[in-house]
This record gives sequence, structure tokens and C-alpha cells, in this order.
Amino acid sequence: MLKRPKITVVGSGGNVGAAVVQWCAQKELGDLVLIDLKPNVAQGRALDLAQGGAFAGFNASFTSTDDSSFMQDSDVVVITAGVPRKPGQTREELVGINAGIVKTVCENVKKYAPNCILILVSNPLDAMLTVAQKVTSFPRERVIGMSGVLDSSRFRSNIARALNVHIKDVSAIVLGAHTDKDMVPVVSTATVGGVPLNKLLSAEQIVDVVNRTKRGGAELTELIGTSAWVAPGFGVTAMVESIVLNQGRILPCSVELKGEYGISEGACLCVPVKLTNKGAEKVFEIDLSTEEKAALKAAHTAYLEVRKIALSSV
Ligand SMILES: NC(=O)c1ccc[n+]([C@@H]2O[C@H](COP(=O)([O-])OP(=O)(O)OC[C@H]3O[C@@H](n4cnc5c(N)ncnc54)[C@H](O)[C@@H]3O)[C@@H](O)[C@H]2O)c1
Ligand SMILES: O=C(O)C[C@H](O)C(=O)O
Repeated sequence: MLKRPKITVVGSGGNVGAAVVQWCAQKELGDLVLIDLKPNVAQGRALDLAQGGAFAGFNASFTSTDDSSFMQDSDVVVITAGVPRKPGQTREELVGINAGIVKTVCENVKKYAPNCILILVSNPLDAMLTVAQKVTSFPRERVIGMSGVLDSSRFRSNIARALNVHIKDVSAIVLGAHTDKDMVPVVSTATVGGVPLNKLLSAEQIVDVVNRTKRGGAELTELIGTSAWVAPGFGVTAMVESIVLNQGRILPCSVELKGEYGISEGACLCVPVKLTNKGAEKVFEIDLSTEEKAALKAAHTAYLEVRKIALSSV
């Protein structure tokens, strides 16, 4: 029998981790290991989910624990461990506390799952990727951040709502940093059913859609009182699925840049990548408008500031 993929989610007692586990279980993507500092909560989440299998039609295997050695030889490790922001906070304000958490988790990843593909979710996302790379020394294709999938999904949803069209027909991506200020919704390549976005919405409407997308996480945090987890869970699952099923989807993800887009400092920012069972197998450079290029440059500058704090905290 072929080996089933082993997928570990660290932080799975929390909202995003539990959502990732739920969607991965429903898609029967592999054997799931739930790790959290609060093992009872992770165990409760697993039990609740397993009991839903009868009606949802899945039969997933779960292990839940606070013992990091259970991630041994995982194919994919997802890190959602970390503090979420509260209303009024930025993601960047979480850097000190979450850098320490991500560092601890990554030390265990390096020890127990040295060949895994690592997906980072904890915020501030792009800087946490740098911490993970520093601790694990994994090559860039195996340290991938979930940001652009979620941000693009929000961009597509906002466009669909503005036009009252089906979201499936909206093709649009968000690059740059996963921050309220330095996300780069790429208007120049956005289309709906093949029709360019600027033929469908006025310049003013486009600005509204772009601003709403950039504030998507903040808006939800203000409404819920903590940050979102349903759409983030779907986003991570799309990435895990493309990796374990070797689908080769091209999705916007945060990875270390090595000269792409003129960025040569090893910065981690969101760009289109091909996700296969090798991880971020290929990084793509696309043509951007002058404004979008400038926004990506600004995202790089902002990232360097947060990275400095992240690295000084670990
Ligand atoms: N990249 C994204 O798009 C995105 C989307 C949503 C949330 N996030 C981030 O994901 C993180 C988690 O968000 P959440 O809403 O699930 O928070 P949460 O508080 O619900 O869950 C976090 C979980 O991490 C656990 N944890 C903390 N330290 C740990 C450690 N060392 N080892 C194991 N588990 C540990 C906690 O016990 C808790 O159960 C936050 O940093 C949030 O900002 C990122
Ligand atoms: O907004 C947040 O802090 C959580 C996450 O990054 C999101 O975009 O939903």
C-alpha cells in the first residue's frame, strides 16, 4: 500500500489550526497530527471532528498531543501556533511574542521532521518565514507562507460582490507583504471571465475594492474580536492539497526571493509559486504596472523593518 501523507498542524487547539485540520480531514489528504500546548483542546477538536465523519463522509486518522516528537517524519508541517491580533492592533505588533513561539516550534521541526515542507501561518507572516528559515536552514522551496492565497481570495470575493458575478470567474491575485499597508492587489492582471477589471469597474470602485482587500483581516478582527480562521483554513488547505497531491497549482505564497522582482536581499514576500510535492518548486515573475512595482518595493522596505525586530527576538 502507498504511504499516506503525514500532515502535522502545530497550534491546532486554536482557531486557524482547527480549521486547517477540518478541511484537510474532509478532503482525506492524509494522517493528521494535532499538536498544541493545550493538548486537551487539540484532542477535543479532533474528537469532535472525527464524530462528524459519518455525515460529512470522511474517515480521517487523528493523533493529538502536546509532544512535538509526534511530528516525526511528517511530510507537511503547518505552523499556526502564535497569538492572533485584537481589534486595533496590526499584525506587526505580534512580532516579538510570535517570533519566540515560531522559533521553538521550528527547532522541533528541524529535529523531528527535517525533510518536511513547512507552511507558516503565524503573523507577522513574512517575518515569521525568515525566523523559520534561520532556525531550520531548510531551502527556500520548503519554507512557504500562507498569505497571498487568503488575500487573493478576499480580493476575488470583493470584486465578485462589487460586480454581482460568480467568484469562480474572477481571476485576481495579491502579492507583496501580508500587512494592512503593504499588500499589493494586482489590478493590472485582474480579469472577470477574461474581461479586464478596469473595463468593468470605475477607477474609484477599483480603489474601494483594493482598500477593502488590504483591510480584509482588520475588518474581520474588528467584527469578531479576534482574527479570522475559516478562509485562512481553506487557504492553507489549498496549499497542502497541491503539495500532497502534487497538483502543481500556481498560487500566490510568501517565499524567500533571490533576485526576483529586483529584490536581492533574501526577503520573504508573496509572489506566484508552483506548489508540488517538492514545495515551492518554481517562483514566477510577472509584469506589473509602475504603481504595482513601487508598491512591491515599499513592501520590501517595510518587511526589512519587521524582520530586524523578528531576528533580534530569537
Ligand atoms: N497568515 C495568515 O493569513 C493568517 C490568517 C489567520 C491567522 N493568522 C495567524 O495565525 C496565528 C494563530 O491564529 P489563531 O486565530 O488560530 O489563534 P489561537 O489563539 O486561536 O490559536 C493559537 C494556538 O497556538 C497554540 N500555541 C501557542 N504556542 C504554542 C507552541 N509553542 N506550541 C504549540 N502550540 C502553541 C495555542 O495554545 C493556541 O491553541 C496568529 O498568529 C494569527 O495572527 C495568520
Ligand atoms: O488579520 C489577521 O491578523 C489574521 C490574518 O492575517 C488575516 O489576514 O485574516
